[in-house]
Amino acid sequence: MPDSLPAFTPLETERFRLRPLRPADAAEMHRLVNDWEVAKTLARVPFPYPRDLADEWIASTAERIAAGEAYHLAIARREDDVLVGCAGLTLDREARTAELGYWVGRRHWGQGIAPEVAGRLARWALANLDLDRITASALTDNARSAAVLRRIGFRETGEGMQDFLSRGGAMPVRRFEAVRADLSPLAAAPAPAAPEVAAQGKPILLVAAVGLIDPEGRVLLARRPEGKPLAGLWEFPGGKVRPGETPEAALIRELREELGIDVAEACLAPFAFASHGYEAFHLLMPLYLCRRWEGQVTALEGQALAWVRPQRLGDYAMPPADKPLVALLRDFL
Ligand SMILES: Nc1nc2c([nH]c(=O)n2[C@@H]2O[C@H](COP(=O)(O)OP(=O)(O)OP(=O)(O)O)[C@@H](O)[C@H]2O)c(=O)[nH]1
Repeated sequence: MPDSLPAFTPLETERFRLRPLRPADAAEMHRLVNDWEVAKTLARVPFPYPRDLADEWIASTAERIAAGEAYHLAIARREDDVLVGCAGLTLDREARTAELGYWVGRRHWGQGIAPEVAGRLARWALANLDLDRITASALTDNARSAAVLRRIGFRETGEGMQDFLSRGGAMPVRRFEAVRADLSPLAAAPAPAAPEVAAQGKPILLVAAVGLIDPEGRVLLARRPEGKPLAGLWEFPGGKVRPGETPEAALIRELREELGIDVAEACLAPFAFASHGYEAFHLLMPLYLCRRWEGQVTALEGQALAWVRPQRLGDYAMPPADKPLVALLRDFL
């Protein structure tokens, strides 16, 4: 791989790999996209598509990945790395949104490629980039693309007009968007491990969490990894209390499993609690504070960690249940 390729760990799905485009992809990319049936559905693709543009576009995607501005990736078959299309996200960092786009070469249609890779890219983005929302649009006459977006969890938000280079003007489109709750299949129903108690028809989920505080007075936040409900949000370390466990025992177990540290029960000081109604369950979450532990804090589950000054906690997107806790912590520390 040439040195100039951006550092991006490819995203894998069952059959495909989303990886940075390489200069060597240009010829095949050009062959696939220089097809009216493909180009006519894409807003930013001219038709005919000049061969040189494929080289220029690929070079620009590397720069934009390196700058964290956009992630336009090759969709390659895992078995033989054959390029079958492209999928990408263009970020608007200020608005904390990104626009999703994708296309698949005509010879590869009919295999369910778009939902497989676009869903993966959108879920990855919400879990790993500082985004709250992903938007997408599909030409009003492109029922296939609208169906893909719906299938991966996008909701239709309205209609509008958008310029299409290939059509030489503005065309009617349907607009779609997705937030975390739309894309996380588990979000609706985490199985409560604690004994269920019905509250307004919802089970109560007991979760123990801790504000670990370092000698400089900073609090540890962990980012929920892709695949979990609310992926990408920052939270206090902790987890569900299992049947037969006390909240303290659950926390000691979770801290060992997730962060590789040992905490004595006597070092867990009860501080506050969250009581919050999510759609599928009611969360009851005691929050402890802890300033002493043994071992080095290590992200054993690959989660991102951040030591945050109390005044900066507001800069981190956290689950709604945590908002009152953050305010209390800021006042207390
Ligand atoms: N640990 C933790 N969980 C929180 C916080 N805020 C909050 O709403 N939660 C919610 O509490 C629940 C914790 O469940 P979890 O899935 O992390 O529990 P776990 O570690 O046992 O996960 P697992 O069942 O995948 O092993 C999730 O629904 C999560 O969204 C928080 O600050 N810390």
